[in-house]
Amino acid sequence: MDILRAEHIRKNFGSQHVLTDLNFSVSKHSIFGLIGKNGSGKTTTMKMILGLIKPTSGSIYVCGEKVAYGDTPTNRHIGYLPDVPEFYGYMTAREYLKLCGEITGVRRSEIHKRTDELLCLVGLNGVNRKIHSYSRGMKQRLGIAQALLNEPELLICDEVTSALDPVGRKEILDLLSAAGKRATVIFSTHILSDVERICDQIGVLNNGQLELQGPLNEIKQDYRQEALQIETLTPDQAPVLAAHLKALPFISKAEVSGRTVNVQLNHYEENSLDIIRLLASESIPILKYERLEPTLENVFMDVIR
Ligand SMILES: Nc1ncnc2c1ncn2[C@@H]1O[C@H](COP(=O)(O)OP(=O)(O)OP(=O)(O)O)[C@@H](O)[C@H]1O
Repeated sequence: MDILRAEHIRKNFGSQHVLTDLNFSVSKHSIFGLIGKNGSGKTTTMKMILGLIKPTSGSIYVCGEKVAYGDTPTNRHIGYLPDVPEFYGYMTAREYLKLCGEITGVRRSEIHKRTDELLCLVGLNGVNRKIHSYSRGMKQRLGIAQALLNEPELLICDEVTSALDPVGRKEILDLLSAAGKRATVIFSTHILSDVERICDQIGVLNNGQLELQGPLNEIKQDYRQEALQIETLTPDQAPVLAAHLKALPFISKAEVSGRTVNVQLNHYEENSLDIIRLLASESIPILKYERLEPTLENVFMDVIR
């Protein structure tokens, strides 16, 4: 079942056409990475899902219900985590979650249970300090607890790792992976390595549309380049190897960078043994021989080019 569906979304801000024809769906239990350059319309898309911005045309459905701008019953299905969440700094995390539960109508007995469970999940259960003394990473972890308090079907995370250091980012990514077992997650970012770590589905936003979407591992395989990296023992051997490689009919490129030769070939399975034979016959010692795995960065650069 699709938790989220966007159909033919256009969004203009005055004469600026930010989204021209956005279509995508997010199926239950996936962690969907919405990626795009700065200004490609990720936050605008998130805000439209939340009913905070009106699409110029088109429709969005959350759990099968149409999102209506400004009137947001569909938000009962959604937990939202912004890039920099705001809290009442004079409260403790427990007090704050209790307040959120009361405001949103969670039963009193449930508030206590869920608060305990979520504070444990985000690693803030023993912390009795006021929120104003929290680090950014701690605030983001509290934001996740708050976003999950109403047991949402869909967790929307907009650029939530962008302002964090590597340790804080890892903590949040681990938590979002864990949150993916409770809710479907849509995660917007331009940090591609974060997407590779936790997302199973991706959509690449470019020129006002999702130009590419689907399972991350399938997309990476489709974009697989037949490429190798060979590191020679000494720098003077690299140009010698490159010259030999260029003479082979199935090598399309052999570029030298220090002691490394970056090679592009037609078919890895068919041709790799010939390269190894060449290394042996020319007596070129190597330190490393690696078939390059496709990365999301290759895919992304190819799509937005
Ligand atoms: N309320 C608004 N009024 C006018 N223009 C806007 C408004 N909100 C966004 N825009 C413009 O729409 C475009 C897309 O903005 P958006 O914030 O959705 O991009 P983004 O992909 O989230 O970018 P970033 O990665 O930098 O956060 C930008 O050019 C932005 O200036």
